[in-house]
Amino acid sequence: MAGVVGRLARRWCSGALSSPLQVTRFPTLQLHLCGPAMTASQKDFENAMNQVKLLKKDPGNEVKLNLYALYKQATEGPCNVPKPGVLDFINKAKWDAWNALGSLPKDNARQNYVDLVSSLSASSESPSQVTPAADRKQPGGDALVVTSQDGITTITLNRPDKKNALTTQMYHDIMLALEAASKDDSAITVLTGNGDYYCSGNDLTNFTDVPPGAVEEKARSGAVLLRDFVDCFIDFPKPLVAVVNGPAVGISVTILGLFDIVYATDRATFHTPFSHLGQSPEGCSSYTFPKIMGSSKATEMLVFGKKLTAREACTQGLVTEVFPDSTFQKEVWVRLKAYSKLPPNAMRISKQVIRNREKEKLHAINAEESSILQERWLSDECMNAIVNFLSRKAKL
Ligand SMILES: CCCCCC/C=C/C(=O)SCCNC(=O)CCNC(=O)[C@H](O)C(C)(C)COP(=O)(O)OP(=O)(O)OC[C@H]1O[C@@H](n2cnc3c(N)ncnc32)[C@H](O)[C@@H]1OP(=O)(O)O
Repeated sequence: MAGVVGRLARRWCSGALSSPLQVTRFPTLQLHLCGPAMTASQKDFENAMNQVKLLKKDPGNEVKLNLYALYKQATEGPCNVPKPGVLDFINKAKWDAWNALGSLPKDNARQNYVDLVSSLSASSESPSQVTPAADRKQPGGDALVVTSQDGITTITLNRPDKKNALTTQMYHDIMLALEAASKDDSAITVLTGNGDYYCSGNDLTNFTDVPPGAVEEKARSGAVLLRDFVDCFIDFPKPLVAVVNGPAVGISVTILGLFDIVYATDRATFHTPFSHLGQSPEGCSSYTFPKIMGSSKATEMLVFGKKLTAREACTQGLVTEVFPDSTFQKEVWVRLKAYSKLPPNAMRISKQVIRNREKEKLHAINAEESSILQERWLSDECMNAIVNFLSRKAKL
């Protein structure tokens, strides 16, 4: 649904639609406009355009017209196209909205757009959509949304209709996003998911469409990608926080052992069904899980595929804190915003002190796990499990 709303909003808000901005209908916006004169930067504007993609609720036609008009005014200036005919309802509504902005300067339109998006996000339930404003090029389209605000860079998995399963492209994009986040001026980096799931793990179709004779090569390149991907988490220099907004499966669970903080909604579950899939643990979980929860609890998860509730995962140390789903987003983002104001260099250095003495070991474990998985992917057990999932005979 969010994806649909996002797409809809994007079409209306950046393509080419509105009625005049009714500031009285948007108290937050009104507040901003009455405050000291501000002008949003191009970066803020681009952030806001990205934030629109994450809106969960359709804001309604009037708001979408406002967004459209402000977008056009901000990018092209006053309405400069002929008025559509009276029967061309949609385009006429869009034209009216844009035209109603008169000679509003581009800078003001840009600021109003940013403020309107901010007020829409603030009224939505998810502060992951309240706080951020995306500012990075996203090579894989909208499947990954990277936002940065208030000292927090947020990487959002955005394939809610596929439970945020990770495509090959997404692995690459997450690596790029982490690389950029490690160098940006944010203090904290967050990974979260859009929709009801945090992440359903590896997209099982990553293993399909392999031409005959290329299976070995696919397994080899998959193992290289896996290794590189996990290495980025091992080496990530800043505090890394998982905001687990729903169930998590497979690799999205195993890499949690490499995060510094894991906050979870009480709706989340943690499932690593590797044996069911004919596969074996990755993400350094063969090392981090026994260390975190002890060997027999780790074995229940990694070998027998026991699914943990959020509370169980918290008791066992995999999750830092569990929040009621109804207040999850609010509580977590308030907390993170406060943490993000701490001195960034001190946080970075403290993290390095904790992580550095383990790094070498983690890299070696990652290499070993990846190579074992390479073999597992070629096994009948694994191939059968994937075929079963894709033919809908099996679901976790
Ligand atoms: C470079 C490679 C590195 C690989 C590293 C190794 C990683 C290993 C792992 O991550 S193992 C874990 C793999 N994940 C799974 O096995 C999960 C499979 N999915 C499910 O069992 C279920 O979909 C579910 C329990 C997650 C959710 O069930 P339900 O609520 O009933 O929803 P749907 O099944 O209808 O799902 C909706 C939609 O999403 C598609 N989908 C969900 N998960 C995946 C997935 N992992 N891969 C591909 N597609 C997935 C599902 O097919 C539906 O699509 P559709 O609407 O039918 O088109």
